[in-house]
Parts: sequence; structure tokens; C-alpha cells
Amino acid sequence: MTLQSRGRKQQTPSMISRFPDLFKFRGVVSPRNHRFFHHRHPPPTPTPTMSDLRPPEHQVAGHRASASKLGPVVDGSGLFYKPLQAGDRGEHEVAFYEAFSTHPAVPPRIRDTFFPRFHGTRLLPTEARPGEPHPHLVLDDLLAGLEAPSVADIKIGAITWPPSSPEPYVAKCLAKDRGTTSVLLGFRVSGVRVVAPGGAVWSPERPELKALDTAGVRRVLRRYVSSVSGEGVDCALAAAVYGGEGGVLSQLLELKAWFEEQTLFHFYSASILLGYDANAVSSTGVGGGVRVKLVDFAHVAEGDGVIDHNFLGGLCSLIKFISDIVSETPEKPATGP
Ligand SMILES: O=P(O)(O)O[C@@H]1[C@@H](OP(=O)(O)O)[C@H](OP(=O)(O)O)[C@H](O)[C@H](OP(=O)(O)O)[C@H]1OP(=O)(O)O
Ligand SMILES: Nc1ncnc2c1ncn2[C@@H]1O[C@H](COP(=O)(O)OP(=O)(O)O)[C@@H](O)[C@H]1O
Repeated sequence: MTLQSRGRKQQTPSMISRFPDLFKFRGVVSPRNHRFFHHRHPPPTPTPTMSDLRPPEHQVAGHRASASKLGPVVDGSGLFYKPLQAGDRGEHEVAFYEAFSTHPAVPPRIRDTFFPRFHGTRLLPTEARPGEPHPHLVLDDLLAGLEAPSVADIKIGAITWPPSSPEPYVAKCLAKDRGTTSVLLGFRVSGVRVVAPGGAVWSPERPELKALDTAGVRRVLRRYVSSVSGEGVDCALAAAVYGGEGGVLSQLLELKAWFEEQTLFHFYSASILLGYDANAVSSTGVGGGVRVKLVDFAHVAEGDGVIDHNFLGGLCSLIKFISDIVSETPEKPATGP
């Protein structure tokens, strides 16, 4: 389907060549044409007002909402509202969700387990642009239901730009990929927060994460499953969060099996978002609502019959790091109630 959109930026040839088949939707979801789009996805709840909306407390990476910048917001209803990004990015992410949500070749189990459910777009008021409602993607809040979410955002792929990107953008991304562990490991930790017993939160600043080397990444992945305060590492939760049935490792392996087959999409610059409930997890067993999800699809390209070796390579690398931590950490025998 084609949306007529007036007064919008010209689509770049790169964008069109990126999506010859899968991305049928072409049009900026602007306040002008938003109503049309909106009809295709009936809103799951009444439209929130400014006072209902706040930046997500547990956001660990990406653009953040502030008085001067657009960023994601939540309203406590279990939905996550991500503002459409400038240029063709926002439109592109909507197009991805449209294609992905309805594509018959995407296994429902993969869609439901590893991706946020997409509820269309909505015009919402923002603090950054008063009086100018802005279109937002309406997604499931992937951390809904977790009382004390420990979260990690891991950007997958040694390359984080789609092949058709303009040269200055390639240069910017390449500098970040080389300057972090992306090129070396096939992934980088973009953000992390860990809730310790008692509620203290450990969350390193972005510059610290960007400066991590291989040993640093290993330490952060171990810290993510530690039940301590500050910089300590005991991996007490490794078996419960990373190992076992429904743990991170088994979920990553299921995701990998799909990536070994799927040739529909190439997920440049997407992240794996890990989450568990620090208040519900116990060092002796499963529980804690372990989540493994994919987020950020502003740079997804069409797969064109080729596997996403960039994402798959990074995923295999991450799996190796996590599986090493699981095998180094003996499982604690379950004790009685
Ligand atoms: O805009 P910037 O310079 O803050 O960069 C964003 C990154 O922030 P950083 O500078 O690495 O802390 C940001 O990085 P994080 O997700 O925070 O690690 C994203 O890479 C973002 O890209 P996109 O949302 O995937 O398009 C990046 O946006 P673009 O480089 O794609 O514009
Ligand atoms: N559906 C979601 N539910 C809960 N948190 C999310 C969701 N999507 C993203 N996030 C949070 O927001 C952060 C940034 O999201 P992302 O889509 O990567 O934005 P950006 O495009 O600005 O990088 C993630 O690191 C995560 O903490």
C-alpha cells in the first residue's frame, strides 16, 4: 500500500532500493496522514495525555526523552511509546513493524517470543514539542510486570549500518564500531542496569560502556547476573538467569536457530534487550521472568534471500560469552521452602 504524503522529505534512492519487496508501506506517518494509518490499528487504550506520560525508568540506551529531545515514554498501561525518528528512520521503523507483523513466513512463536507486539502508531503530546503532537510507535512494554527490572541492551553485529547508508553515516558508525567491541566481538553492550538486593541500582555511564574491552564485556555480563552491590561480581544468578529452561542461553539458542534460516530481514543496529526481575529471581532456580527481546529496527534492511550473517555472527559470539559464564558457574541445588 502507498500512502500519499504531502510536504514530506523526498525518499532517498537508498531507502527504496533497501526495500523493494517487503516494505510495501511507504509514507511518513505525520500528523497530516496519521489518522489514516491509525485506523488500521485500533488503539488498545484511550490516548494518554501529557500528564500520563513519562520517560521509562528502566531505559538503558538510545535516545532519551527530555525537555528538549524526543524519546520514548510510558504511561503504566503496559505500552511503550517510541517517537518516530527524524528523516526516513521513523517511517522506516514503522515499515519494518508493518511488514514483520504480518509476514506469513515469520513463525508466530518467534514473533511473539522475541519481538515487542506492534499496536500501530499514535499522535502523542511531547514535552520537547509542546502543542505539536508527534507520531509514536505503540509497542508492548517489554519490561511490564517486572517489579525490579535488571536490564541489558546489547547491540548486535560487527557492522551497524545498512549497506545503502550515505558515506558520512557509515563513517560515524564505523568509528563507533571500531571504538567499541562491535568489530572485535560482533556486539557491544549499549546499556545495563542491575538491581541489587535492597534495591540499589548499578548502571554504568555510556562512556564507560563504550570504553569496554573484551575483558570488560565479560565482567559486565557477569555483573549482570550478580547479586551484590557496587562493582562486585559473584555470578550468583547465572544459573537462574542465563542457564536452565527458559533462561537467556536457551532463548538465544532458539533465536539463533531462526537466524540460521531466515533471509527476510537484516537487522543492522538492532539490540537484544535482556530483562529479569531482581525481586523475583532466586539463585537456586528459575523464575524471575527472564526476557530476551529484540528492539530498534530503524536500520533493518531487506534480506533478499541471504542470511543475516552480521547479526548471526554477533549472536553466536554473545552466546559463547553467556555459555562460558554458565559453565563456569556451578548450579546451586534447590533448597526447601
Ligand atoms: O545520535 P547519537 O550520536 O547520540 O548516537 C546514537 C547512539 O548514541 P551514542 O552516541 O552511541 O551514545 C545510540 O547508541 P546506544 O543505543 O545508546 O548505544 C544509537 O546507536 C543511535 O542509533 P539508532 O537509534 O540505532 O539509530 C545513535 O544515533 P545515530 O548515530 O543513529 O543518530
Ligand atoms: N518495547 C520496549 N519495551 C521496553 N523498553 C524498551 C522497548 N524498546 C526499547 N526499550 C528501551 O529503550 C531503549 C532504546 O530503545 P531503542 O529502540 O534502541 O531506541 P533508539 O532508536 O533511540 O536507540 C532500549 O535500550 C530499552 O532500554
